[in-house]
Amino acid sequence: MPAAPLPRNEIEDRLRELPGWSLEGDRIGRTYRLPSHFAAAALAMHVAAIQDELNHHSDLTLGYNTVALWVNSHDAGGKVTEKDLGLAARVAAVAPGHGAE
Ligand SMILES: C[C@H](O)[C@H](O)[C@H]1CNC2=NC(N)=NC(=O)C2=N1
Repeated sequence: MPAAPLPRNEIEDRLRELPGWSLEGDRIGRTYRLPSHFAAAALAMHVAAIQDELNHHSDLTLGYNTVALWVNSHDAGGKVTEKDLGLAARVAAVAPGHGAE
């Protein structure tokens, strides 16, 4: 059962709990800065494992020392749902452990 699109004000309220994450159009995301390329790659792999566990996947870009993630729910017509906020919360919980800022 696809999750329902969330109203904009609810998304903005919830993003207050997720420092650095923002709403751009119909997707939420942020860029993390890591101490090294290897640390960025390690975070990207960790995020990949979480995404497969949740069966919910962001557009993830691995840079020199950055990891950028943008996500919405394809099965909700490309809108932001609880699934996107759930993924963001999981990533936000593990990123500091990789030295992310
Ligand atoms: C078949 C598979 O369950 C679906 O394609 C999943 C996979 N990952 C997904 N990721 C995202 N962001 N949105 C989806 O609707 C989605 N659907």
